[in-house]
Amino acid sequence: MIALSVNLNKIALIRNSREGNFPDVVTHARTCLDAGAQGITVHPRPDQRHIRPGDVRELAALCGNRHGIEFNVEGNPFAAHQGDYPGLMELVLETQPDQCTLVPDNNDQLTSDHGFNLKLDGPRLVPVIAKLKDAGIRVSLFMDPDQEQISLAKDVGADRIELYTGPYAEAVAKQSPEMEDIFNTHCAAAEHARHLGLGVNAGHDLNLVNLPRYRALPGLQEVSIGHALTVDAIAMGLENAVKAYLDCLAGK
Ligand SMILES: CC(=O)[C@@H](O)[C@H](O)COP(=O)(O)O
Ligand SMILES: NCC(=O)COP(=O)(O)O
Repeated sequence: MIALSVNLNKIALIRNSREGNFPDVVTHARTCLDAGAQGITVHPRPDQRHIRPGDVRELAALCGNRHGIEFNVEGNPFAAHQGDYPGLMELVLETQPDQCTLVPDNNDQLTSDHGFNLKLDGPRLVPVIAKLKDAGIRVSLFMDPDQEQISLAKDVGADRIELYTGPYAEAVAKQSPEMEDIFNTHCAAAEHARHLGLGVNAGHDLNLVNLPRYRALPGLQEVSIGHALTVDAIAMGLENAVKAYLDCLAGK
């Protein structure tokens, strides 16, 4: 089974466009879990454009009270502090999610657009990963489908990788002939990760059109999906959208 972790960034983004708490992120998380999602993902950014530290605390409490539900917090452990954002490490060590996905985003990025270069970042990630694992938190690294880099992910102590699927999604959207080559590169990267004993997650711009192919990725354990699922929820309703993604992942 491929687990669906629903990313709630975009619900928080709408909430933040007004004062107050509408829509309520925790209520939407509950709807996703009641509809069968196996996890919740958030990617708090230092500018707090969507998910805020308080959301992470409340969602940790919600997921912690649900048996078998995974809470996944994503972010850059080295991002410069902004305002009252406590930093990814402080927030994660306080809230104890099941999984922390480390992502090499700059503060000014519109969204995530590349995996780690571990030749550069590997040495400073080693103590960060060790600290998270000592706290009982599974560590996943956001990675491009590059086998040499994935070997380094194993060396620095990661438990899993999350393959960055943006270029694959873009190729599918453009109906580009490169789509199959990109998918095959992801398959080889996933096989390599599995051979090294790393778990395999994937995410970024996955949707109901590109998932039917991607779900065949060898050993795929989890996808985190936010943007497209939230857009689909506008038309279908959130419960139906979650069920549609679960069906898609199950090949129905
Ligand atoms: C790591 C990744 O692919 C995406 O995380 C992500 O969480 C999207 O972030 P935004 O919602 O801020 O674009
Ligand atoms: N880790 C990827 C993620 O959480 C969701 O990204 P997106 O579906 O919003 O692109």
